Amino acid sequence: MDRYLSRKRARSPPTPTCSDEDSTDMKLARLASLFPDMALDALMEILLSSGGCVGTATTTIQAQASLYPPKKRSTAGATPAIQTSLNAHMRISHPQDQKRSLLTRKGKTLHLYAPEDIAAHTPCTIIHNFLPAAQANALLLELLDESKHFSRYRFQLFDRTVQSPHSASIYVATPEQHRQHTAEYTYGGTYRATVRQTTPHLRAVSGTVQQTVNAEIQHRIRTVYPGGRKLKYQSPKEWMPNAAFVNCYDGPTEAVGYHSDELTYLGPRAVIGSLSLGVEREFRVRKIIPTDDDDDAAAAAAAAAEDPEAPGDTSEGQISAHTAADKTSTPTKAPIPSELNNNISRKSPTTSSPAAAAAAATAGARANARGQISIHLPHNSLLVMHAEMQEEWKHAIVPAQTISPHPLAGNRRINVTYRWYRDSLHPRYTPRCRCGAPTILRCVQRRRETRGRYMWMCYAGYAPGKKGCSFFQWADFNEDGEPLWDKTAVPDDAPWLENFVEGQDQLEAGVRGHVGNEKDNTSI
Ligand SMILES: O=C(O)CCC(=O)C(=O)O
Ligand SMILES: [Fe+2]
Repeated sequence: MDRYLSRKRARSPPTPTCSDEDSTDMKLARLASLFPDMALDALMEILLSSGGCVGTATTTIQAQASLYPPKKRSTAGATPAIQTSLNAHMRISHPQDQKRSLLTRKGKTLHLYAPEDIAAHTPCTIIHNFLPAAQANALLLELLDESKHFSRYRFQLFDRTVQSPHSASIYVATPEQHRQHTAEYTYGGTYRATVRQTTPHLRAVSGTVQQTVNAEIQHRIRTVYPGGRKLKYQSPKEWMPNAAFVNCYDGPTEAVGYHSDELTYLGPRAVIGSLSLGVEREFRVRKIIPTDDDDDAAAAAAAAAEDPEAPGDTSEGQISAHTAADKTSTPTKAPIPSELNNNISRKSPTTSSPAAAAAAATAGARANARGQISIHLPHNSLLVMHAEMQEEWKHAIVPAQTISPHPLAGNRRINVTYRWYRDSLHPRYTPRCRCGAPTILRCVQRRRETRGRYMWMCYAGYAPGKKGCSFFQWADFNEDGEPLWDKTAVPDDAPWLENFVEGQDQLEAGVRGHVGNEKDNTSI
């Protein structure tokens, strides 16, 4: 219920309407995005007891939450909805000062707007009015048209298939990359349904994004990282985007829950350039609290609550049972993919409503023990998620109570996340598990003994219609985040992924035989 605790959000709760046009899964996904801290099975029960009406279910859950208010709940003194810069109100120490994380408090949302505040208190930097206005509008129109072809990601949760509460597609530079992305690269344990070839404006903008992100990385290293040096495992090479995820959020309830991005092909300490177009939405970040962090009373108290991300029920809990030498040990059960679950709880489906609702209402307490920071992403803003982001923080686009329609996009927001898939993590190299599926790369985020270690694991079990296995293997990298495995064992004749800019150069030079397909980039 965290998003109701800030002053800005306390007055009018969202009131989704009843719609019989949506499937039960869609309604469940909507509820899950509205109440990301609640267990899926509890949401399902409430939905059923509300006659399948999302609006009634929402009201029921809110009523439950008000019966069990967080202690000392108060709107007085909460974060003001609008501020220009924290600098105007307080003295901020150097960005390296760890105390900056204490700016957020349990259950509170701190809204930051000024780029200097965002750089100092989150793992991100933001550039407003990033592109020339006409170019941003042209890209927006192009991608709104493209969004007709987007799909919702489907994944398996216990015995039901769940859809993401927004739609998306991945864009790559050439037909060869398109082939690789549908047949070789996986996402959350399955091959992608929607891969498209980059469009003219998307391609044109990628060079500007590349330049800016590289400059931001260098600035971050100089001004924030200890000793002015890149982080361990961060790549020293130039950041070269060669894939872009384009997300569409159609209306205020479309969202993505708290997650860290899948590292399988990005590798450790990944940097992502994220361009926002259309309707302004809130991007929230919260720091992952390690399980041993009991110096903070709030965190410790909240840790006692049931938590969908608590140790023992996650990869961290399971993996910690294995020693460092235990290279191919077998966890007792596979964890849920953090990027895919959209914060849907993974408790066993035994809880019941309304007790389940109350229990689930406290379930997010631990995750929320330090509160969260909201970064507002207006049209034509570039957010850089820096190298410390995916391993140490989670992020989300939260449902909005109200949105201001955009003159070109109406209620829609388009987001482009430019990503750099590393050559050394091409699927020809990444481990396959016993069931034959490609594994995915994750980082231990909570458990003290193994925090920061990377692991390969089977995720096939989270793909609809597939059965996974319990494959697990520690992943080792050198200082620059290059995987330490025997490349000579792997055939080396498959083509690499071209960077967007290089891909364009090759297409223009007619290097590839199949550029004839290029004209109709909607049909590949
Ligand atoms: O829409 C956004 O700004 C974030 C999207 C996101 O987190 C993702 O694609 O992984
Ligand atoms: Fe993400």
